[in-house]
Amino acid sequence: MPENLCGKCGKPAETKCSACKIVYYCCKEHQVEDWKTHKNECKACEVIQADGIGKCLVAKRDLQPGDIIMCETPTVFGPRPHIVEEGPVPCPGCCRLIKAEKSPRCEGCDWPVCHPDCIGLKDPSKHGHECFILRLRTHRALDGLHEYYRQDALFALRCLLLQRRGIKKWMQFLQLESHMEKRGKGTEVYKEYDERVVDYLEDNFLKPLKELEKESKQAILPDMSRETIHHICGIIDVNSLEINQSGEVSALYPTACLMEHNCIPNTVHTFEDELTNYRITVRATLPIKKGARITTMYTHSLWGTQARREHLKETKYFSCACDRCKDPTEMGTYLSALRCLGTESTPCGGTQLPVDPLDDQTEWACDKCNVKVSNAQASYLINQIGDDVDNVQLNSPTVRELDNLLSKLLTFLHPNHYHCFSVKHSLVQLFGYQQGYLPNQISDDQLKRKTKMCREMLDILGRIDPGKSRLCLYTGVVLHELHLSNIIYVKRKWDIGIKKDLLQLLREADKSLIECKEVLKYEVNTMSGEKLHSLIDSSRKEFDRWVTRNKIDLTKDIA
Ligand SMILES: C[S@@+](CC[C@H](N)C(=O)[O-])C[C@H]1O[C@@H](n2cnc3c(N)ncnc32)[C@H](O)[C@@H]1O
Repeated sequence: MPENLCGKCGKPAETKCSACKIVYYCCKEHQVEDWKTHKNECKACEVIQADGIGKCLVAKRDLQPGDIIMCETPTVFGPRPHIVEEGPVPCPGCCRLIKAEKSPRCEGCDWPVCHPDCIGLKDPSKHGHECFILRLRTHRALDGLHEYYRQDALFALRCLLLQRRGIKKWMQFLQLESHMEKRGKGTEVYKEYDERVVDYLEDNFLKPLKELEKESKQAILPDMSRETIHHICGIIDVNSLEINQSGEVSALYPTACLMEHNCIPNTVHTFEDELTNYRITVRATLPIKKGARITTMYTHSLWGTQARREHLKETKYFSCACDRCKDPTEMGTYLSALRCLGTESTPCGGTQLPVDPLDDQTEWACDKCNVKVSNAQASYLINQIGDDVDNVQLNSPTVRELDNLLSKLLTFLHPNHYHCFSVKHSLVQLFGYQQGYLPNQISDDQLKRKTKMCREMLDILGRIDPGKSRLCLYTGVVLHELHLSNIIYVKRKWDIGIKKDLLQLLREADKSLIECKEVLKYEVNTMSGEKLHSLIDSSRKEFDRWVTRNKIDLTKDIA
């Protein structure tokens, strides 16, 4: 093996730069001295301007899965700005959910908080900065708290206050895309924000602030115009990332916000907790060639093309034309495909696919007969079925209810359609758990069916999320269920002395647990991730114990 040489003095070196993992140094001093030169080549990405997209990021060197592309803290973060009409609201100090009516109040501004000593109340990057403005409204509300303390306006106010944290930060923030050209005066979204956020902030806090400025002859907040607040709301909608940990947080990052969307993204991002102010780390999940775009996913990976494209158009104001959107079969998954009902009473057995998925009014055509369906008909059917699926899924369905629903769906949809996928994903989580289907009750055929569904779902997941960027939890759950299904079957057969074909299943059970751990390696700060990790750990212990007790060597044939 060739020896690694120090990037500064050329002598043998053992420690490499932790960011690029390419250049070696013989000592810390040489690394520090070389930083001025190295920092430009060390960076994994740079910002470019692309036609039809605006600012986006490209790789500055070849990147491998796992390589860190960036690591940064947000310019601003705060309670997620969604309308809360009842139920819990985020504490402005820590964003943990609280019941406004029963909560103590901030001693500065009287907003409902989790605890008067919540650390974020005085922190200048959290509530500490906005409290002085919120206290300008003098009267106290005892009921109607959701209207009085509007959580959805708080993040916009926090962004407005960025101008007090330095002109550079403020100007950099204003550079973010807001799509005001598509959400200006006269649009629904303008009207909604005008009433809910702009009027609210102006009437309650900014007018008194202007009075204060007049009295003190001091400009406290140079720009508090209505246009600027609308611009801020646009920036939040287009760029903010949601963090689901102990609270409901939204954050805006200077560089990570510039990643463009792709329905098959090549990165994964993880957030640290509130102690590091939610620092984000973006890693490559697929090999990325130098000069290639660095992408993320703004919408739901398990929706079909029309649903994803509509969502992106409505919320992010662009029409996606990525490889997955262009392909009528969605990388061979048939996630949006319909069953052709034919012209006669018997279906032809073919599949209806959109002729041009990038055309919002595309016709759908059968791949076997010449029946065509209009887009309006196809959308109507998919939406109706979507409502049926939601109705069943929201009411804790039983195996039988899901099975009935699935049979109905299969009359109209391809078995891989995303509505079928969602039902199957729930079904595999009931087989083995629900009364009547417990491990000692479930039949061999039902187990085989569960295993088959898991394998088919993993095939789909692998095609639409090859980097395991977005569907880690979905994939983790299916892998774990595949493991359980195999192991229940194997133990059952083993106990009655039937050992034929069991090795294959045991190997699959072992492999799926290993893969499951790998898939979930970045799911560490989320509640569902932690829960699944602990389930996998106990399944691993149980599996290893059983294999050892029965003296099975997975690398050899079973005697
Ligand atoms: C989070 S911002 C990304 C940064 C933005 N491009 C800029 O110049 O500030 C999201 C916006 O970028 C553009 N964008 C991102 N991905 C795109 C894509 N795949 N195709 C077209 N536009 C895209 C859209 O205008 C979208 O609303």
